[in-house]
Amino acid sequence: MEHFGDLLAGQVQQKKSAVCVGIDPRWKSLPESIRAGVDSGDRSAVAKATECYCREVIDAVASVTPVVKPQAAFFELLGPAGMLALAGVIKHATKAGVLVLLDGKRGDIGSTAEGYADAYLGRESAWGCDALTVNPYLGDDTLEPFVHGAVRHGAGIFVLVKTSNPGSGFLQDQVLSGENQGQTVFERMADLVQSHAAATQGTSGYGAVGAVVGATYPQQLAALRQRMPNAWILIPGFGAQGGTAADVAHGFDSQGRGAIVNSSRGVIFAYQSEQYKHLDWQSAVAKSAHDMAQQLGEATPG
Ligand SMILES: O=C(O)c1cc(=O)[nH]c(=O)n1[C@@H]1O[C@H](COP(=O)(O)O)[C@@H](O)[C@H]1O
Repeated sequence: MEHFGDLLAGQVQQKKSAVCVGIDPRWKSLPESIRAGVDSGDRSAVAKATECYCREVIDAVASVTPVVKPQAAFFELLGPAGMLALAGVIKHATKAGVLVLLDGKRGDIGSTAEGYADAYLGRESAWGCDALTVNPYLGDDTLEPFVHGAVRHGAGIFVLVKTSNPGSGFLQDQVLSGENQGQTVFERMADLVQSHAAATQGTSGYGAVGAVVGATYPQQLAALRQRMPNAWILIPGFGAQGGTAADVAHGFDSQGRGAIVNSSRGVIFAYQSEQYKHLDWQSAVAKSAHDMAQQLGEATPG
């Protein structure tokens, strides 16, 4: 069985790109040609068209993206037909040679977490994902089943540490007292992630357990890179949320490894931007992913 940390390292090296394309298919933003003739009140028809669009997005970016991150929310809102579409998208990406990191932000008491882990993690699981985003703020006992599930199934997890949203400081930046006096909540979480990452590391030096740190907090990102030397970092918040290549540069190690940078709207809806308006929609998507890879390559060390 492949080791997730090594598999991701190999993919990033092969594609020469740290781009993670986020698949967040908001119906109203899909190209006119995809929406034409589809009754927006018919969830089943919308789900089918959405799947078709996502497959084309994957084909457009497959050569330049080691991993895609489908956002479960936009499939769930289409009901059961949306879940079938999500399954189709996962299979399509896998066939195209792109790793699938499902953004489900799962987290629950230990016994339920085990159910989520077995449902999503690994190519042999019901959903067949290579990795899953996990919300750890229920406590360390709720993270363990995901860690064990990842190792058992040759998959990975990305644990929320410092999220990109404006309100992430409400809890995550709080300073602890007692045994961990002076540490912030997100630093304590980072230490937990690092311990799991070190315990699960493969030959690349990176573990099956990674962290999520927003591009919108570049100083914290730089500090967290040092604090979690064995953890892959998924960096969302690039593009639409304001994060730049310079902001994410310190999320990489000194050899330019160890991080993937997600952009969803900025890539999959690139045809809406002035810069790419002259291109057909698939070419706009492909070009924006390619440009992002280039920007990251220029800004990263190594
Ligand atoms: O786990 C995530 O991917 C995530 C964590 C975080 O801190 N911030 C964040 O934006 N995300 C997700 O990353 C994607 C960002 O989308 P864009 O802002 O369109 O690039 C969305 O699917 C978010 O749910």
